[in-house]
This record gives sequence, structure tokens and C-alpha cells, in this order.
Amino acid sequence: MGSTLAEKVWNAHVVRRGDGGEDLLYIDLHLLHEVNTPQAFDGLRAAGRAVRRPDLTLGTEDHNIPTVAVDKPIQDPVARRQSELMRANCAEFGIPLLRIGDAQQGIVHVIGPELGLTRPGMTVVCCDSHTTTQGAFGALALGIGTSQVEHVLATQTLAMRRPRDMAVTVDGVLRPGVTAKDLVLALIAEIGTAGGQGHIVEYRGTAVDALSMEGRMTLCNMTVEAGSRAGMIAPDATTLEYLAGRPGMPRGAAWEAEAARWRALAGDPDAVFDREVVLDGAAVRPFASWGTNPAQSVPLDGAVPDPDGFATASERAAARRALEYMALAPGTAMRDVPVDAVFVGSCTNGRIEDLRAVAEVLDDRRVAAGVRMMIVPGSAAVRRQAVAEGLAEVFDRAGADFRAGAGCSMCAALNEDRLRPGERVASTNNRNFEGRQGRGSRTHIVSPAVAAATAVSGRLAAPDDL
Ligand SMILES: CC(C)[C@H](C(=O)O)[C@@H](O)C(=O)O
Ligand code: SF4
Repeated sequence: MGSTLAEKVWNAHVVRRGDGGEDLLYIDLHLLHEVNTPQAFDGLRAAGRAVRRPDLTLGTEDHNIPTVAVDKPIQDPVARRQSELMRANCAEFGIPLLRIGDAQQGIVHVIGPELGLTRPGMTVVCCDSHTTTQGAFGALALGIGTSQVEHVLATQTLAMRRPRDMAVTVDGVLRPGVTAKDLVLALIAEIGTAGGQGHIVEYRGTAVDALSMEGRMTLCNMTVEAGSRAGMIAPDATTLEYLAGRPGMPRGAAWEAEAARWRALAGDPDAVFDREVVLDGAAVRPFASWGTNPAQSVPLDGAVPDPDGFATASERAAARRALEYMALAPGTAMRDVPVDAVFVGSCTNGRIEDLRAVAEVLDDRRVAAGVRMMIVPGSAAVRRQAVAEGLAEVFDRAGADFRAGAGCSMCAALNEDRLRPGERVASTNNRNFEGRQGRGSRTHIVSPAVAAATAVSGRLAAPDDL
């Protein structure tokens, strides 16, 4: 029996077999940000241990930092304290750190790929659930908790039981205007927020093959919202094209050899998955969430569902509570839902292609009166590129607020970018939990194109509606 992509990467990293229990895996790349890491460093200090491979470890500031000015001292006391701790810890343990204002700084899951650090066949870990993003390269990329961070810092290994294998196969051609974001929302709406639990998902099929690397990252990013441990896509020509020429990539014959090795990582044709889900790519429509978890999503053509229509009592109760929190009435057409704000950014959709999609819609249009639109680049490099391509001017002319700094911003409202209680936002992020974007905030998760069209119309809308 052949091996899956995940199995191949896993087996190549086993330092010690756990005999049915936890294997000990070697970790190739360890990324850090300022949240969830201070306790790990405290643990190291208490045990008198050093960081085993600071050269395979990189930190960035992304969650708490402001996005208004990158060249001034951080004003918010909590954010300043988090950054100070991160800076002190990285300096003490010899770990390189990208700070606010640095040319390469950005959201951890955006910069790993951007800097060519994330490569096919690697094991990548980070103290953050959306590390799954980086599985788009055929890496095994896992979010880990604080005690695991300490373990990896000290040993460069991680103990873990191998998750089961799940295949998500999407054939067919996505319609114009339908993006990876819509695809993953459709998937989560279908399988639920626990649908991938205990599994590593491998995405495959012609619709996945046709996605850009950025689209693939969006897909793998939200894989964790279906409860999956990781998402992966086998490296192909698109992957190699993205990686070629990035910092640290080999050249000439060495590149050819590496590329051949990466391509051989693809799962064997006779590999067996524990579970398979099949979606028709051609049937996917632009999606938006209506509730307080990402599975509570419907096509934009649809309506807010009636809680009584759900199959189980717990689903009915969850839908009722969600509608109350979201202040939505069953049967309301999704396109009739007005918004106060639009947020474009996050590790799901804060990359250059996302900003291009937004600029295409905003070009020669204005953000609707009464709507605030904030666009936050996923990295400093994304911002520079957006300026170079003239996208920043389009945003300005449209009346959108294109932030100077890169970071998580209003995705999780861990800095000062947050909504006021009761405000409703169309957001390109990945989570819509109660209070996610500020206390009492109401989030509709959408694609960048839908976010931009919504900003112009003032109600949930797709570009074709304008
Ligand atoms: C703060 C961090 C630990 C958290 C995560 O793990 O995902 C955050 O990035 C999020 O998106 O909620
Ligand atoms: S952008 Fe949002 S989802 Fe991504 S790491 Fe930051 S807070 Fe988490």
C-alpha cells in the first residue's frame, strides 16, 4: 500500500517511534509571535535550558502591534509589554526577531512562505492555530500550544500521535468571482467545525490544482476551522514557481535536484485515506457567514436560515443563539444585510493577490457613506508591493483606510483595531466567534472580492451586483 503526502513527510521526520503512541518528530522550522510564548521562555529559564536550534527559529511581531504608525513607540501599554517581552526573550535566547517597522515583518503565516522559509516536505510549527496555512506548500505545518513551544525550543522535536488521513477532492472549474475563500467556507458549511477533527486534510483535484499559491494558502489556513490538525497540498509546478528565486532558494543544478525531491512527495496513487470528501468546484458560489462559527455560512444568493430547519436540537439551539447575537431574522436575504464596516486583511486574505482583487472592485468607485473600510496588509512586503502597483492609490481614492503597518489587526482585535459593540463587519478573516473583532462585534466572513463589493454597496454584495 502506498503512502499519503502527510505520511511521507511524517515518516521522514520520526526521530523515535512511539509504538502506537506518540512519535517524536524532528522540527525543521519553528516560528514564534508575541502571544503564547512568554510562558514558554519562562519555562526554559526555570529549567536552565538553552534554545537548541535558534537558527531554525524565527520570531515576528504581529498580533498586538498597532497598524497606524510603524515608526513610533507602541502606545498601548498591553501591546508594548508583549513586544518588550518578545524582544527580551528573543535577545536572551539568540532568536532572530522581525519587529514592527522591519522590512520583512508581517503576520507569521504570511512571512514564512514569503521569505522562502516554508518549503515542501518540511515540518513547521508555530504557537498559532493558523499555522495550517503553510501546508499549502506540502509542508506538515502544525499549530502548537505553549508547553509544546517550550519543548520544541529546548529539543527541536515534538511528540505527537499521527493524525488520520482525510482527502478533500475538488474537481471542476470555479466560476468567475468564486475564490478559495468561498470554496473553504462551502467545505466547512458541509462538514462542520468538527468535520476534520483528528485528521490531516490533503486537498486535491483539478480545482485545487488550478489555485494560485495564495489561494491554496487561504484553503489550508481555514482548514483548522473544520477542526483539522493540518491541511496539505502536494507540491507541483505552481509551488515551484512561487518558491523559485525566494531568499535562500538553491539555484541551478541544486534547485533542479531539490525540485525533483519535492515533486516526489506527492501521495502514491494507491495511498489510502481514512475519509474522503468530494466537492463539485463548479457548484460553489460566493459565500458569507451568517452566524458565530464558520460553518454557519451560506451562499450569498441565499437567506439567513430558520433555526427550526436544522436537523438536531443542538444545531437548532446554536442557530437560535447565533441569530440573536448577530441580530438577524430568519429568511432575511443575505444581500439585504447592511454593514457598518469592512475589514480586509489577516493571514487568510492579507496577501497581494487579495489586495489586487479588492482594488479591482474599488477602482473608480467609493466606499458607501456610513461604512468604514480598513485594509491591513499581511506583511510589510505586501504593503510595499501594493504601493508599487498603484493599489494604495485606488484604496485612497475609494475612501478606504489602507494601514501603514502590517499585522493581525482587526482579525482578532488584539490591538486597538476593533469594532464597537453591535457593529457589523464584512471581514476577510477566518473566525466569527462572539466578540472576535471587539466586544459585541458581528462578523460576516467573506472573500476579498465580496468584502470590496460590500464596502461599495453598504450591504453584503458580490462584484457582479455593482
Ligand atoms: C493568538 C493566537 C494564539 C490565536 C491562534 O492560535 O489562532 C490567533 O492567532 C487567532 O487567530 O485566534
Ligand atoms: S491574522 Fe488573525 S487568524 Fe491569522 S494569526 Fe493573526 S489573529 Fe490569528
